[in-house]
Amino acid sequence: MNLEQLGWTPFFNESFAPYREQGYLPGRVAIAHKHIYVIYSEGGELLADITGKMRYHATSENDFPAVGDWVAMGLREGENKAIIQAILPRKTKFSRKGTGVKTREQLVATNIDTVLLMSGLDRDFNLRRIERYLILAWESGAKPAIVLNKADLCDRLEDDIAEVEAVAMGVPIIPLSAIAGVGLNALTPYLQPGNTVALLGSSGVGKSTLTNQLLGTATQKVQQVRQTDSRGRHTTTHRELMILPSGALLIDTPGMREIQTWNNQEGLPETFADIESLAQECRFRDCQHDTEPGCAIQEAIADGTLDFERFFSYQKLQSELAYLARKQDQTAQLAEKKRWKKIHQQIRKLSKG
Ligand SMILES: Nc1nc2c(ncn2[C@@H]2O[C@H](COP(=O)(O)OP(=O)(O)OP(=O)(O)O)[C@@H](O)[C@H]2O)c(=O)[nH]1
Ligand SMILES: [Zn+2]
Repeated sequence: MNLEQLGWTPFFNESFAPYREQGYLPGRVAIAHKHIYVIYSEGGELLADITGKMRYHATSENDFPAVGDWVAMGLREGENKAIIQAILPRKTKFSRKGTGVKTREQLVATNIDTVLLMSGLDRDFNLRRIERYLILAWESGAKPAIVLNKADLCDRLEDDIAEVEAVAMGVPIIPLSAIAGVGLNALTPYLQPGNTVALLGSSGVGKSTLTNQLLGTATQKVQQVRQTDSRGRHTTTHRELMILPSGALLIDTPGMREIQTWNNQEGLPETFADIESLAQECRFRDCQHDTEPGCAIQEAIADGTLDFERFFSYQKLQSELAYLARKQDQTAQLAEKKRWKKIHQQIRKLSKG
């Protein structure tokens, strides 16, 4: 992999100059989770930490690397592990705000050039939703394009397109059928080498189907990258920053999908029963399974009985669920606030009368 293939541009090259002088290397974040990172670099794929200094000075999620970020990193001697020293300035930033009174910003992905807003031309067709997605896209700084999928199911294509044109304000509109592979050529301008794209759209609009078409692996739900882990076994792992055969980079983080995907917490303990029961054996009840002594999970990873990738994925899902729970909490607080406002109004009315 060379840097251009990963999306490197003069914009990043310029801000990297002082770090190059200090002997650091550039890399791009492919997975970010709980301050452990998978980085793509000229030398291949690396696992990375951030410096203690960075952790100490961080005041919000913005101060931590996110998927898509370019970072300056130092290599740990004799190890296949890097230390992230700095995050290069972001060209674009995709974040989400919850629905609550004052939900803190959640950074989803960065340095996306094009956001493909996907809508279905079936019953899912909804102009208000397209508008909301357009707002998100514009806020991010990325250029949007509207993909109208499932054209094969639509018998009023012209009319639907005209309706979308009315809200699109000049944003390109691309009707296609992901499943049939029809109309995909119109995406070519956005799938140029080094261009970073992301798909945004509700559950069921066909993001996975289109992703698979673009990857050329129709049978897989997500791209699986084969690799050999440190113990020499083959593992398949999901990458959130993918290099498409066209040379474009596709960002697909759960964060971009979670609104619709994770609306209940019930599945997690069942899905990860092994980890849940290991956690019962940790010395501390509030063990974060990080550097605590007597952590059963770290021990299981060390002796090979628990796959690191599996734990990684568990933690990721857990933090997403926690995020949603917080958001729902805030929505509840807002409702409560409204209720009290009403009660106060009534009291005021009564006391006047
Ligand atoms: N008729 C038709 N069906 C499609 C098309 N694209 C996708 N589908 C179907 O729509 C359903 C949902 O597609 P997915 O690709 O899983 O949708 P998604 O956006 O990835 O959904 P989430 O993973 O829940 O976010 C599947 O049954 C697909 O086969 C299309 O162009 N035409
Ligand atoms: Zn533990």
